[in-house]
Amino acid sequence: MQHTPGREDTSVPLTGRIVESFGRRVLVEIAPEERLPAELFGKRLSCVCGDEVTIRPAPAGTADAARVIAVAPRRSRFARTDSRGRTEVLAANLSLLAVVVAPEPASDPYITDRYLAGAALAGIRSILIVNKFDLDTATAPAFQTCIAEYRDAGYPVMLLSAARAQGIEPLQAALRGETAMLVGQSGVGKTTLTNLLAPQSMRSIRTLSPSTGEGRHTSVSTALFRLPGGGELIDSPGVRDYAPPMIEDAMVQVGWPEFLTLAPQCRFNDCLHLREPGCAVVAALATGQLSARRYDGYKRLLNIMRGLAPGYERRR
Ligand SMILES: Nc1nc2c(ncn2[C@@H]2O[C@H](COP(=O)(O)OP(=O)(O)OP(=O)(O)O)[C@@H](O)[C@H]2O)c(=O)[nH]1
Ligand SMILES: [Zn+2]
Repeated sequence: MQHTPGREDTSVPLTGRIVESFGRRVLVEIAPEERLPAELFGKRLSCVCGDEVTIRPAPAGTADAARVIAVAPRRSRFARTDSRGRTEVLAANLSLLAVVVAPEPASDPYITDRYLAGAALAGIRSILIVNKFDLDTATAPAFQTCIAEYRDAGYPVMLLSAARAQGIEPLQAALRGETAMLVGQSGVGKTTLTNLLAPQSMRSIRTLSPSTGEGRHTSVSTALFRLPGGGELIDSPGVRDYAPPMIEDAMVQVGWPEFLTLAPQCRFNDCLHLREPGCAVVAALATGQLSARRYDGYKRLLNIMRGLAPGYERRR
């Protein structure tokens, strides 16, 4: 789009909140119930859902869109590593990450591990939402064991059924006053849950969720909704995989709170809990105090991070 300084300088900048982002097109909330479509101004500017921004409205009588001209410093930044190994910010200013899993379609616990780790590394608290508790498959022992392991690790776990609106109150209480994002694999019920918690979200979800070939609705954008009880909820599209941005080996355990409580008892204070002698984590694994599946998730993330590190192959 062409930049015409003279015209723009006459319009008064406004501050607002990004409530929906779709590539370089965004929706900015400038007042309660007042949302303005806008485009990012300049190639270097980037913003995501949850960002606080300054916009310049389009001059009256033109077909131009409003432009985002500045982004405020972020209190938190939740990001992922994309398929090319680059960091992509998914949402800004989150205080809580809610990872949604369900018995069907079966959630991959290794992805859940990485979401929880990604939140911890970004300084964001997290909870696990187990949706579709109404299904018979929710009582399968393997599924129950997997969920119990997260509770044992120290994560708050909430069992509910979005479709039947059952078990919602504890989640509503947990979301009060927070800026929370729902993440999880496609089909676990994030949109159903968003519609239940933020009833006014219905319309925009429908317009931005075109039917796929299979005739199913899949959210394609990340969007922020106000909760009636106070608080904000961000619904994000389902994903096939998730990995946090690259970090050093020693940081990976930040995503495993159950390891962090034992780490001070390891012989070496830089223990990575692999083959070091006197490792308290490995000892707790041997007695069954820690989950072997969670430990496997830790080693997998360590390997993913090593794969992302520049020059890793050469260093070995
Ligand atoms: N049985 C049962 N089905 C549910 C529940 N919650 C959601 N569903 C169903 O699960 C399917 C997927 O729900 P969505 O809310 O679209 O899932 P999503 O996580 O938003 O999916 P994406 O948009 O692809 O990321 C729909 O057919 C829902 O009706 C639940 O609590 N119980
Ligand atoms: Zn150790």
